Amino acid sequence: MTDTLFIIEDEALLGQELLRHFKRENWDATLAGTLADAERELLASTPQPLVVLSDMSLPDGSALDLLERLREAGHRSEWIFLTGYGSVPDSVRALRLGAHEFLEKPCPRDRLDLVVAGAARAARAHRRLEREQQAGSQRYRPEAMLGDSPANRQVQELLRRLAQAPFTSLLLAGETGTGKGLAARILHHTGARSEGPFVHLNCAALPRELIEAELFGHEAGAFTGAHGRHAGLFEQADGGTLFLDEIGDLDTHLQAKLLTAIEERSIRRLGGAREIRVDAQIIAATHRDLAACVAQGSFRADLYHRMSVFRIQLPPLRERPQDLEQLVPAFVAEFSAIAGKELQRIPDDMMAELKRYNWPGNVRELRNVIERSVLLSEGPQLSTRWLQLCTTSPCPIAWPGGPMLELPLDGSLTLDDIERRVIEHTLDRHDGNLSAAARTLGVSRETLRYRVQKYALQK
Ligand SMILES: Nc1ncnc2c1ncn2[C@@H]1O[C@H](COP(=O)(O)OP(=O)(O)OP(=O)(O)O)[C@@H](O)[C@H]1O
Repeated sequence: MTDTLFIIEDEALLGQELLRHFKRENWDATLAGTLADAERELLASTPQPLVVLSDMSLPDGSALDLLERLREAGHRSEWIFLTGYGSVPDSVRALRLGAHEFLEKPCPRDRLDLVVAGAARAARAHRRLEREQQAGSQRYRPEAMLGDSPANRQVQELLRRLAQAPFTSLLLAGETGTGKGLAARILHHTGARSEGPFVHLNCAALPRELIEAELFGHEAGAFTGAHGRHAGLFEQADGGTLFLDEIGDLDTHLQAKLLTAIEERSIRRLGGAREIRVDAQIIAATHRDLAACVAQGSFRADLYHRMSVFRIQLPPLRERPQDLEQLVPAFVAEFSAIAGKELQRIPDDMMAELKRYNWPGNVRELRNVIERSVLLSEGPQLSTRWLQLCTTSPCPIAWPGGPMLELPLDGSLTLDDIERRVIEHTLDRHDGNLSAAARTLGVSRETLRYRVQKYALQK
């Protein structure tokens, strides 16, 4: 699609010259000679032009007044002002109204082309962000948390209420796959900060030093490898939400820094001397029992109390089998559409089997099971054959070319416990050789070393 440019210029010769030039450059360009014409045409144009290039003073008034009225009417085009006698107060007002640039006449053509191209890029980026935000707010409503059980309806109600509360920090607790990530997005997209960014960090995925630099940013030369300055995730989330997943895995030194950042609403980059104010709401999630972590000394009590002022506990799926009646058809419809199939009938015996199962991986596991069943089923009805639910306990995990590792999947082990045991067995099998164990597990030596430290497996 050709990009649209709207020119407002009362000097007829200059106006025609600009129009011809930008049409030659492949712009879909339009010219108006007065503010009244420009206002009428701009208000009627859909979509709005990407860029407006306007003279400042026209015979029927100041283009700044027009820009102000259009902004109030929701116009988002990028504006560039061209003026013969721009004054400082004008340029200040233009920038305050969100104008892209303020150029003095005569402006060399190549400079003008560069500025117009920059404004078009900025306009496209804004529009993409707006589209994503709109899609997010349609997709992430509290009703997206499917399920008709009293427990799930209570979660939906809490999400609805808390999204309207101006909280600075909130804790989402629940086993893996219960929907903590989904709940965080719902809180963001239905809350007052939905126009701001949603920034996500998984605290279990990175080593401590990297997390610190990621969260707080750094100045050039703050540590070996810190070549330039870097705005951390706190700064990137300014005006929006910072979602800290697996906060229970955050090291205690960083827990203290996080608490200070939440309480003082400011951070200091690594190697920086300046306090930077940040206005972001923090949503943290954990599958751990944080109160027990406080008792064991691995989680700071002060951060725990701060985070738990607002708290949502997501119940495990096995405690709300009624929710399967909404979840299963929704996932069947989703994966059927992706696979181009028309599966509708969910046999009663299949639903009964799904309700009997205890879902250690919760809704994520259900999604995966339904995806497999949809992809492998033939005909209009789903087949129980492909459910392959592991109803024996313990559940055997195939050991490549060797004995089996047996793990109870009855809810007594968390995902971390399972990971710990798998790593422990693999290390034993390789007589403690880290490189060999990393090869067997298909991860880098660094990743395995980090996990070994995390689970204190080093002898
Ligand atoms: N009630 C629900 N309705 C619809 N989809 C759900 C629901 N709960 C979870 N899901 C979906 O299940 C998947 C897993 O959920 P999510 O990632 O939010 O879980 P989680 O609790 O954050 O897991 P983890 O602790 O492992 O990060 C996602 O695709 C999510 O959209």
